[in-house]
Amino acid sequence: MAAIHVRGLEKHYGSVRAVDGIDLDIAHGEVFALLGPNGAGKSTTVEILEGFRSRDAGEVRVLGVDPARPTREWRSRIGIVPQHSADAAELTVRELVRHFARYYPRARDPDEVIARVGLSECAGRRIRTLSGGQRRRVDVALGVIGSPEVLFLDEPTTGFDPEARRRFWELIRDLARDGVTILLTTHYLEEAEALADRVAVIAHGRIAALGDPATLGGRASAKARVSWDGGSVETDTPTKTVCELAERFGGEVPGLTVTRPTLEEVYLRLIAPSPSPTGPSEVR
Ligand SMILES: Nc1ncnc2c1ncn2[C@@H]1O[C@H](COP(=O)(O)OP(=O)(O)OP(=O)(O)O)[C@@H](O)[C@H]1O
Repeated sequence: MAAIHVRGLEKHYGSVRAVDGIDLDIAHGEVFALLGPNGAGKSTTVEILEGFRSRDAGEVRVLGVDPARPTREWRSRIGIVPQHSADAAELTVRELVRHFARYYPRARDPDEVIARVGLSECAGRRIRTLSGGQRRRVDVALGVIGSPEVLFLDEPTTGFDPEARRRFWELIRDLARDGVTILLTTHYLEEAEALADRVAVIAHGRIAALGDPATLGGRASAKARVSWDGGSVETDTPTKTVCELAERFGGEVPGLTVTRPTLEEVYLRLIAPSPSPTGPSEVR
């Protein structure tokens, strides 16, 4: 069975259909990213899978267990980095991470985890003295301290500087190599592209597209745009176009670029107001 199995998931708040019929299967060891605009239903979905929110309809299994009936043993196999973290302002980083380690039967070494999130130099500092990005790294440390089999990360790198984000990506890749199943939400499309085996774009509580980030929404087969100083064409044969331009210019083509649609362009098209007539699509 998949590590995460979701069928027909629904969650309503009054007349708001926050989650409106989501199906997902995430394999063991897969890194899966949920993308979507503010209010699309990502956090609601993730919190239901974590066992922190009830659902109105649908079937959910995480490591074979219904999160609506969590057991202590199941909790110890799940790691969570919530969107909003609890405050433990007066503890030091090392005290807090050690404290959390005691809750887990297979906890990792706290100092090793602190090093992995790049906080060794801050280990003796109180949480309240840390910057926003440093606090977020503490949240990530607490999410992985218990050696989870499934790790949920809700916008984990918000507030990270570029170097910290790259370091976080390395940590996620290492965890994935160790076989950890990872479900993350993010607003950074380059993060989804760098990390995820598959992404789902959620809009209005539904999956608008699901697939490999390299091919999502027909990216790989889309026409290339060849641009140069003085012109631009869309073509299926960019190499031929570049050869013709090189001949025309007698060598170097000034200002030459060849591009295909970025994940961001595809994403913006997918979440645009007019609904796609074909509905959800799996693009591999
Ligand atoms: N406790 C609640 N009570 C009422 N409405 C809620 C509640 N939680 C979420 N909602 C609504 O459900 C919808 C989905 O919210 P959710 O937080 O899941 O979106 P999201 O995709 O995670 O957004 P963001 O990117 O801003 O985090 C929104 O319209 C939100 O206002």
